[in-house]
Amino acid sequence: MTPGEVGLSVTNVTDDIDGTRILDGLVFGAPAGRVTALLGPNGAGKSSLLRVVAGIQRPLSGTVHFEGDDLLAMRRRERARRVALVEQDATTELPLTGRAVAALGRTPHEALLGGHDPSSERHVTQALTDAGALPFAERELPTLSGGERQRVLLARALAQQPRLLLLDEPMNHLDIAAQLDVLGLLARLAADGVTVFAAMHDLALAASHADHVVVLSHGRVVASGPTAEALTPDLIHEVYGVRAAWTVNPLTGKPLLAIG
Ligand SMILES: Nc1ncnc2c1ncn2[C@@H]1O[C@H](COP(=O)(O)OP(=O)(O)OP(=O)(O)O)[C@@H](O)[C@H]1O
Repeated sequence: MTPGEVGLSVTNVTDDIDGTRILDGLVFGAPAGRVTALLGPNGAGKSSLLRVVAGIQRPLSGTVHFEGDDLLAMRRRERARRVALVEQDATTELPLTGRAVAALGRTPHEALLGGHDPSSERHVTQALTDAGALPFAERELPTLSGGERQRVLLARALAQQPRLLLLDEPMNHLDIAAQLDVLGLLARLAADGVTVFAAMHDLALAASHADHVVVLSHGRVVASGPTAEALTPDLIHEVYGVRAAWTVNPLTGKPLLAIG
C-alpha cells in the first residue's frame, strides 16, 4: 500500500455500553504509513474506539478495514500479526521482567506447535532498544516507574511487528523529553510503513507531530483530515471550550498550535 492512501477505514461504527451510546456512527479513514492522532475530551470515546479497532470490543454495528482486509472478521491470531494496541495504564502487577513482557509480543508469530524461533530474541532486543526500554529489560514490571513501564509496554507492541499500531495516550507518564522521544519513534515507524493511530490529550504536541487527526466528541467524529486543515481554532473552541491559534514555532520554524 502506498503511504498516504487510506490504511485504516472505519465505517458506521456504533457501540453501546450498559445501554448508553458510546460510539455513534463513526466514519473516517487514517492514512497508511502516517501518524494519525485521535483527539477529543475525556469520555469522548477514544479508548472505546481503539478497543473496537483492536478487535477487543465488538461493536453493535459497523466495519473496520485495514489495508483492505476486514479486521473484525479476522481470526484473533491473524489480527495480532497485523495490529498491536498499547492500552492506557495496562495491568502491571505481573512479576515479569521487561524482556519477558516484550517477548509476549512475539506470541502471534510463533509456530502453533512450539519450536524455537532464533530470530525472536533479536526482535525482542530490537523492540526494547527502539522503545528505550533496554535499561529495564531485566527488572520486574511492578518495580518500574510509570514512564518506564510505558516504554516496556511499547516494546511489547513493537515486538509484535504490527502494520497498524494503536496507542492509548502513549505519552502518559512520560517526561517532556521522553514524550518527544516517543513521538520521534512514531514518526520513524510511520516512515517505515507502519500506520500509527494514537489517542492523545496534548493538542499542541498532536498538532506538531501528527500528519492527520480524527476528533471525537460525545462518541461522534466532529473533524477528520490533515492536521492543519482539520484542527481549526473554531473546532477546538467548539470541542474543548478553549481558545487556540496557529502560529510558528520559533525553535523549529514549523506550525505551532498555541492554546490559551
Ligand atoms: N465499562 C464501562 N461501563 C460504563 N461506561 C463506560 C465503560 N467504559 C467506558 N464507559 C463510558 O464510555 C464513554 C467513553 O469512554 P472512553 O474511555 O472510551 O473515553 P475516552 O475518550 O478514552 O476518555 P479519556 O480521555 O477520559 O480516557 C465514557 O462516558 C465512559 O464513562
